Amino acid sequence: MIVIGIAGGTGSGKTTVVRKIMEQLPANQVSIIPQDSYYKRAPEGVALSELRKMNYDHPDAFDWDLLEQQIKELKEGRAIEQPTYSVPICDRLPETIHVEPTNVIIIEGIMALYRKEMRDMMDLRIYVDADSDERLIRVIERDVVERGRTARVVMDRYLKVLKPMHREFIEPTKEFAHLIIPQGGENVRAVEIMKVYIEKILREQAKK
Ligand SMILES: Nc1ncnc2c1ncn2[C@@H]1O[C@H](COP(=O)(O)OP(=O)(O)O)[C@@H](O)[C@H]1O
Ligand SMILES: Nc1ccn([C@@H]2O[C@H](COP(=O)(O)O)[C@@H](O)[C@H]2O)c(=O)n1
Repeated sequence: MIVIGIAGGTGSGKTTVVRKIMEQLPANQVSIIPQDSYYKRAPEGVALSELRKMNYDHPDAFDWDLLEQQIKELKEGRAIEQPTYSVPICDRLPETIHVEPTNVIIIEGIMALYRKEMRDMMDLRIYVDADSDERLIRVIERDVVERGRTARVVMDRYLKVLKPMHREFIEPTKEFAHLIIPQGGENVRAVEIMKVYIEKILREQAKK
């Protein structure tokens, strides 16, 4: 089994990289752990308008215990019930996703490389890089189209929360990466290199 961590700022292209890697490998060999699924539950009785103002780019926003526990379970060969999270309602959903242990586990999220406990469980650590102005443009497009926010709200939130949190908690994790991928999802060569690396490890493990 190989555990890969893929970090990077919001809008950098992490999800796209994961999708492209999955397209290159047999589906039943890869399981994905999206860090977004491990946001904490919303505090009870708080209105949606207030929930939307909360800081989701701080380490305290995540349920690290559950995330790390479930990675350990998969590594030890046990299936998990992965939580699901809805960004529009800023809360965990009642449904879970049954995830079987596979040969390749990919943990993807803004703070995938933040905690040493998680980094130590990874065989390969990747940071997807993109200019902050390009990330901002992509986040505006996504949040307006998919999350029903106005461009003004997205820009204010970017300046007040996302940008300082990125500088403090996300960008510094680049130093823990074995590989830094510029131009995220469009970097065909990087995805190809990762595919070759993953296949090599899987072949070596199969021989043991
Ligand atoms: N290198 C790139 N050039 C142009 N657009 C990109 C690139 N990488 C990703 N995108 C687009 O940017 C948006 C955000 O990408 P996504 O992979 O969802 O980022 P993340 O998961 O890091 O938030 C998507 O619409 C995606 O198609
Ligand atoms: N309720 C929430 C939870 C998270 N976000 C934003 O999502 C971003 C992380 O996801 P990516 O797929 O873009 O890496 C993060 O920047 C959060 O601000 C949100 O808006 N609302």
